[in-house]
Amino acid sequence: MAHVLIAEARFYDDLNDQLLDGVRAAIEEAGHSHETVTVPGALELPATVAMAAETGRYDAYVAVGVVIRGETYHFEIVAGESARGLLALTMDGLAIGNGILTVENRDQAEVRANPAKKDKGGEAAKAALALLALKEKFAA
Ligand SMILES: Nc1c(NC[C@H](O)[C@H](O)[C@H](O)CO)[nH]c(=O)[nH]c1=O
Ligand SMILES: CC(=O)[C@@H](O)COP(=O)(O)O
Repeated sequence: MAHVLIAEARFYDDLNDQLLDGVRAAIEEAGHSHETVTVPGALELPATVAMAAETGRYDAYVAVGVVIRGETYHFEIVAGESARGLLALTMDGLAIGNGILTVENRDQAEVRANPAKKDKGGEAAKAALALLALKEKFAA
């Protein structure tokens, strides 16, 4: 059984709750355990995963958050840099699923957060577990 860290950036409570429902359902359906930590925003997620990886306690990671475009360039920074940071960690060999929604408006976020609709949380969890399975295959 793998132990998965769910790292959530809690910027929109209702949307995160739905994303987390999808993440947890996917992990539990696959027979694994999980725990969740919370940070303020998506820009904190790469560092959160990096710090967690240092502990050696986790087999895989799912990063969850919601970034909705506002009036300024900040969307590009938050959306782009959180993704870049997570991808850099993945390229270092961590099994990470990126469940950070980067969307134009709340309607788009709601459809993607909802486990009964696009279930991007569950999708990210499955991606992390797929990478973990690949790591185990290559290590065998
Ligand atoms: N606007 C959103 C943010 N912004 C906050 C940053 O992620 C970060 O916490 C801050 O810059 C301090 O380092 N975060 C989200 O997750 N979603 C947003 O829509
Ligand atoms: C994604 C963001 O950073 C955004 O929510 C911030 O809004 P604004 O660009 O209007 O300050």
